[in-house]
Amino acid sequence: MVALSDLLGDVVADVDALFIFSPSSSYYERYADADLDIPVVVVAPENVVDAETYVELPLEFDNVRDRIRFGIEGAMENDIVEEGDAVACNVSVFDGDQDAVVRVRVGEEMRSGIYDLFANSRADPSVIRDVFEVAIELGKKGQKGKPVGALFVVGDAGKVMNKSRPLSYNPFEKSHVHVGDPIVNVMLKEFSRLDGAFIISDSGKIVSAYRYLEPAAEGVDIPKGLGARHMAGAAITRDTNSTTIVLSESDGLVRSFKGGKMILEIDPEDY
Ligand SMILES: Nc1ncnc2c1ncn2[C@@H]1O[C@H](COP(=O)(O)OP(=O)(O)OP(=O)(O)O)[C@@H](O)[C@H]1O
Ligand SMILES: [Mn+2]
Repeated sequence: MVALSDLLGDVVADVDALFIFSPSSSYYERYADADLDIPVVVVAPENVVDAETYVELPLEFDNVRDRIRFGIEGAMENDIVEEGDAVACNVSVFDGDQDAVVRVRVGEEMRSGIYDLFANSRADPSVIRDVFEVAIELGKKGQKGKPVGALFVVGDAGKVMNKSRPLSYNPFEKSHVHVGDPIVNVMLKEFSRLDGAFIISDSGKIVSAYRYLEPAAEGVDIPKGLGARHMAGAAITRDTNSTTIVLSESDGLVRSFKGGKMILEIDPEDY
């Protein structure tokens, strides 16, 4: 007779780390007290269990795959795991307690830049996520089937406004609309046909559309072949504390810039 736990034990055999996603204190303590010879990494929005090894989850990803990917990328960024490691991820798929274990092999290709984008930006992580999702959706569908480009500048809006000028009247003048609202997302997509950048505050308020960015471009190092939209999108993040999310009309990729550098480049179709 073979016990079921022997068979399923393969999932956690010889792993280099155990990741527990958003555990309760009592749940975590059982593992912390077990004296395992591998790190027990807690991945959660807050370190409420006082875990020794902790990766911050800036938002609750409903999608388990995204949650796991994010946790692993964060652990890579913090040198907790490295390429080639096998990790066991203990997650809750349905509401409530941990109900699944997923075995994952850590690979360099998992370092997408998304962790850096969410965790180390000045703007609220949920604002970054909402803008990112608009860019991804626009990239997937385009505007009425045609490829479209867009430039979103998120955070440090006052300073960004000082480093830019209007190309046309601002449809968001005096309005108090925020990203994440489904109607607003439709508006953002509609206005993306027109020139210039969207300026969004740390808290997600849409400050302006149609802004022409005029940052100083020196010291900006972006991949060759990218044009004016990407150059302006990169340079503004060096001049201000903003993060930009740029959808390219010509190659369809979504890129993000911070501190004058590209931190993310993804194909919307893969997301
Ligand atoms: N400084 C700027 N501020 C805001 N928007 C800009 C700026 N420069 C260019 N754009 C916008 O980017 C659009 C495309 O310009 P361009 O083709 O040079 O950029 P690109 O980086 O090659 O982007 P894409 O890959 O989408 O073609 C312009 O029509 C304009 O709307
Ligand atoms: Mn171009």
